[in-house]
Amino acid sequence: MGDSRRPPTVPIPDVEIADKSELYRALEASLGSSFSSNPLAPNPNPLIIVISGPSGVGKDAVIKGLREVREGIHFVVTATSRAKRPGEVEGKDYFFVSKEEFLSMVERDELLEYALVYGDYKGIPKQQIREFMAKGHDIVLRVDIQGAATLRRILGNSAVFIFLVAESESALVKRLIGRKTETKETLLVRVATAREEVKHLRNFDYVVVNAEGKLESAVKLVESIIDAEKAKVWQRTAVI
Ligand SMILES: Nc1ncnc2c1ncn2[C@@H]1O[C@H](COP(=O)(O)OP(=O)(O)OP(=O)(O)O)[C@@H](O)[C@H]1O
Repeated sequence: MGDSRRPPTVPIPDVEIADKSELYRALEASLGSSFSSNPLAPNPNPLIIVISGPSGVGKDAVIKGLREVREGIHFVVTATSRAKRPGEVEGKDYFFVSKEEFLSMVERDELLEYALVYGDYKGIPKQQIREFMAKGHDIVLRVDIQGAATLRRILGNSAVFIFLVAESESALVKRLIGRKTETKETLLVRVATAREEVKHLRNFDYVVVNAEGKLESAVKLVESIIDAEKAKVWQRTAVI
């Protein structure tokens, strides 16, 4: 008794003598259907990548580097009630708003997450994320450790969490001093906080060392993480 599911036997020409297209067609005929040119890998989902780490570790520097080497990523512009630092640009570095404006955004539920950081509010506008994910862009969020913990509670495993660290505590302190944006009081708070923050590493998916003079390697590693996430069979699916 023959197997009824099997296609009718079609002679397949000898590989040594048949031309390629003849062989290809014979294989199709033998299998009973033509070969599809559709991609075998499904389109990867847009990713939400959360980049966090202690103050002064180089979050902005890594993000700037990533922006230069990779397309298709939307870097979310955070809203903040803090004063603009010299050189910062409205709508590029942050959306600078008053405390009152910020609180009304909170009331209208327009922020995915927000926090009071060193006396200033910082928050992530939801609309920006929705808009760019709908266009198929990946999303990068830059948050402090407290923000990352809140986002983990909100997004769970639907986002990728990357923790940036310096190669040592001493290197971090030197970098922060070198940036010359801090007063002695804020410097002390930031350094003391950083010491505590390293303990939160376990809440993250990946750790990336941003070593002195090795910014490029840190950016490369973040890119590799994104590439690996894109190749995952079981993709993360974030809904905002
Ligand atoms: N790999 C590196 N090697 C040397 N200097 C670096 C490196 N990465 C960042 N820096 C410098 O360290 C300082 C702090 O970096 P950056 O402002 O990016 O930190 P941050 O994590 O965004 O800080 P904050 O959370 O306080 O805004 C900057 O002056 C930056 O140019």
